[in-house]
Amino acid sequence: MDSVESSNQRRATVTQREQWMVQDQVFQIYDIFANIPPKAQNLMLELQRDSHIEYLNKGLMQLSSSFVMPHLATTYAAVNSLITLGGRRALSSINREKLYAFLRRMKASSGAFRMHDAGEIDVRACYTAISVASILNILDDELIEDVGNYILRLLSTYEGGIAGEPGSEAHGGYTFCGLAAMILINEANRLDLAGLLDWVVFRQGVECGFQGRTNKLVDGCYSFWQGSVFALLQRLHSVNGKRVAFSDAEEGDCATDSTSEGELTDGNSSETDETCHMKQGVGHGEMEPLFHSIALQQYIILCSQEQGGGFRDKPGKARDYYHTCYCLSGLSVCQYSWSKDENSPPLPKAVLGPTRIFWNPSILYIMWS
Ligand SMILES: CC(C)=CCC/C(C)=C/CC/C(C)=C/COP(=O)(O)OP(=O)(O)O
Ligand SMILES: [Zn+2]
Repeated sequence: MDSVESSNQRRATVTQREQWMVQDQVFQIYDIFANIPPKAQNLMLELQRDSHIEYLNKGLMQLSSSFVMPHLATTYAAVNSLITLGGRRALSSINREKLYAFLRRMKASSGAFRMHDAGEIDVRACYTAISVASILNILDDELIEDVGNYILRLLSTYEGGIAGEPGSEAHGGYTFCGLAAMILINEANRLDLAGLLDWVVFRQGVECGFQGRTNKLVDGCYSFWQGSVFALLQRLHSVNGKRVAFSDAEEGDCATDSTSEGELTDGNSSETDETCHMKQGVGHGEMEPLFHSIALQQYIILCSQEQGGGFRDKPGKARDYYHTCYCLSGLSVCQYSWSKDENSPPLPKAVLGPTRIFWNPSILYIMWS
């Protein structure tokens, strides 16, 4: 180890050192995996699955230990990973009683949640708590109480998006959390959905990627945080029909500047005959996405993808697991954005490029957890 590397090691936090250790182990596993015959590979996958379950459970056991601080973000990741791994052993390893007690402890007097004991109170905490409770079927009136009122305070009145805390500016990451939490507690109708839609359509930049907030640069990870807001809004609209008020964007209205399949806008184009031509071409079982999904795929694949594998914020930035996960999740949002039925495979016209590789989000979780 050279001196720069060893001084970096000394300065690293415990979490960083643990992450590097896991990363080393993963790379060793991949090396071994690449060199063994297929039958043995299946056996190894089973063994790997067991060790994942054990690892995630160690994390969840922190909920009752005073040694390492339990945290809502890691709880959310661990629970979702265990559910994605699936099977009796993974699912029965989640202690729902202890988890419920932890969630109740994280609930603040305002009705919102804090990320950890004495930690920050914000909409991420509300979403992760509500989402974990909902997926484990332990969501009750006590957990829900006043969450909707808190989220209503986060609507950035002059913009339309949702902020992390009362009084802050609207941001894509927080907007996803706020909208998703409101849907899970069945209170989405209390939001100004037309205002929200109006805010999010203007977050797709001339580069075709999304920015997280007004006047900031586009970044691949917002392909998911902002892209999924469209997905949620459109699902809400098609499920609830007239119950959800989109006064500014009724079906058939032109909300974005769409072009024909695979064609990029120059960022200055306005509504054209072509746009409305495309609307007329929306067939049965299809819905037109309210953002430019083909252009977003272009940003993800051409700008966020690194030649050597993995994804990044933008050219010039380094790839990392966070951006790889959320760029691929954004790609999945794009590819399913034309399908009315979420269980049907993506329509060919929704997928950019000759290779029809569909990114199913549940497979992504397996790949990146
Ligand atoms: C479930 C869960 C844990 C959700 C997290 C959601 C999320 C991504 C929130 C964004 C946080 C934030 C204010 C980033 C701004 O960073 P920046 O100033 O570096 O970036 P920007 O210039 O793009 O705003
Ligand atoms: Zn990012």
